[in-house]
Amino acid sequence: MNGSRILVLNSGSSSVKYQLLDMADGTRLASGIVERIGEGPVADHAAALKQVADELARQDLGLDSPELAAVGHRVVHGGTRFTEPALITDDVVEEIEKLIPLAPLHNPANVTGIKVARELRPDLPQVAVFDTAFHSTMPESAARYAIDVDTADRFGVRRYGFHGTSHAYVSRATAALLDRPVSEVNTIVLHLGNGASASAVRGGVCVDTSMGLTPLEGLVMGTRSGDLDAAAIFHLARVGGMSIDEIDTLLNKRSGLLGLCGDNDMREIGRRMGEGDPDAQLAFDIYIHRLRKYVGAYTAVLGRVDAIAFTAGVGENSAAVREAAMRGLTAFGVEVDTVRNALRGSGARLISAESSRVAVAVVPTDEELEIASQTFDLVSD
Ligand SMILES: Nc1ncnc2c1ncn2[C@@H]1O[C@H](COP(=O)(O)OP(=O)(O)O)[C@@H](O)[C@H]1O
Ligand SMILES: CC(=O)OP(=O)(O)O
Ligand SMILES: [Mg+2]
Repeated sequence: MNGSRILVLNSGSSSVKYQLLDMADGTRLASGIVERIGEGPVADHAAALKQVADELARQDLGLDSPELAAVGHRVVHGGTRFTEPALITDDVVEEIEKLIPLAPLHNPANVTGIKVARELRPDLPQVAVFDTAFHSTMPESAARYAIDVDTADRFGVRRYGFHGTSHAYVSRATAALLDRPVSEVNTIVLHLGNGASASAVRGGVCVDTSMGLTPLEGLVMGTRSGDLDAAAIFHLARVGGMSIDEIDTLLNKRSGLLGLCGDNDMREIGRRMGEGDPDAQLAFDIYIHRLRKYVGAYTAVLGRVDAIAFTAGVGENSAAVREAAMRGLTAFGVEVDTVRNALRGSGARLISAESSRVAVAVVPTDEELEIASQTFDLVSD
C-alpha cells in the first residue's frame, strides 16, 4: 500500500460530504460539502463529485496523488450480505445496485460516488462502509417483523437499521467520555440529524434500533414520518386515490417536521416557537413525544442504562430538544443539569447532573472519521 491518506465520500440524498484524512497522524487535510444537488447549478451527483475532485485538485490533494491509499464510501443499505466493510469489485457494485429499491434516496447516490471515483483511479483500492453493518448483531426478536415468515424471507422484509457508523462511533466515544471500557457500558444513542434514529447498544453491540427495512421507520425526522400504521398506506391508496409512488414521496419527503409545520430545520422551528407559533409547537411536541417513547422502550430493552448520548445536527445543537426529551425522567435515574445543557461546546461533554444515575451526554458524531478508520484497517491488512 502506498501512502496513508484516505479520501471519504459520504454521498447523501441531496449532498456530498467529503474528507481527506491522513491516518498516520490523524490530520484532516481537506473537508467540505456540496449541497442542494438537483436544485440549481449542481445538476446531479456526478456533477457534485466532479466539483469535489476539482476542489481537491486545486489544493494539490487530487485523486491522482500518490499519497492516497484508498477511497472509503458510505453506503446506506448493505442488506444481509454486507455486515462488514467490503473491498469494492464489480460484483460488490452490482450487489449495492440490487439494494436500490430498499434505499431509493441513498444507494443510487452511493453507487454514483463509487463509479466516479473508480473511473478516476481504477488502480486504487475502494472500500464500501455500510450504514446497516453495525445493526447486523440485532437479535431476531428485534430484527423480524411479525409477518408471514416465507414472504418476509422471499423479499428481504426485515429490520436492517441505518446510521450504523454513527451509532458505532458514538457508543465508543461515550464509553471513552465515561472513562470505561465499551464492553461494560449500555448506551442509548440518539442520532438526530435530518434523518434520525435511536439505538440500544449493550457493551458496544447493537441490540435494537429504530429504523427498519428502510430509513423511514422510527423517529419523526426532517421530512420523514417515522412510525405509522401500515394501514394508512392502504387507506391513502383506496380512499385517497394516491399511487404507491405518491405515497412514498409523501412519507419520505413531505412528512415529518416539514409536513407538520412547513419547516424541516429545527432552528427555524425553535424561532417560530419563540413567536408562539402553534403549528411549530405541535410539530416539536410530536417529535419529542416519539423520542421519549423510544428512550422508554430502549430502557426496557437494555434493563440497565449507563448513558444516553445525543448526536448529529439536532442532538449536538438543540438544548431545547435535549431538555424536553429528558424532562421528568427522574424515575429512570435521568437528571439533566440545565446549565450544562445550555452551554455550547465542541467536544463530547456531559450534561447530566452529578446526582444523575444515568450519564446524559452530547457526543459529536464523525461518520467520515469512522469510515476512514474502517477503510484504512481493511486496506492495511
Ligand atoms: N443550532 C442548531 N439548533 C437546532 N438544530 C440545528 C442546529 N444546527 C443544525 N441543526 C439541525 O441539524 C439538522 C441537520 O443535521 P445533520 O446531522 O447535519 O443532518 P444530515 O447529515 O442528515 O444532513 C438540520 O436540519 C437542523 O435542523
Ligand atoms: C440513512 C439516513 O437516513 O441517512 P441520512 O440521515 O443521511 O439521510
Ligand atoms: Mg447524516
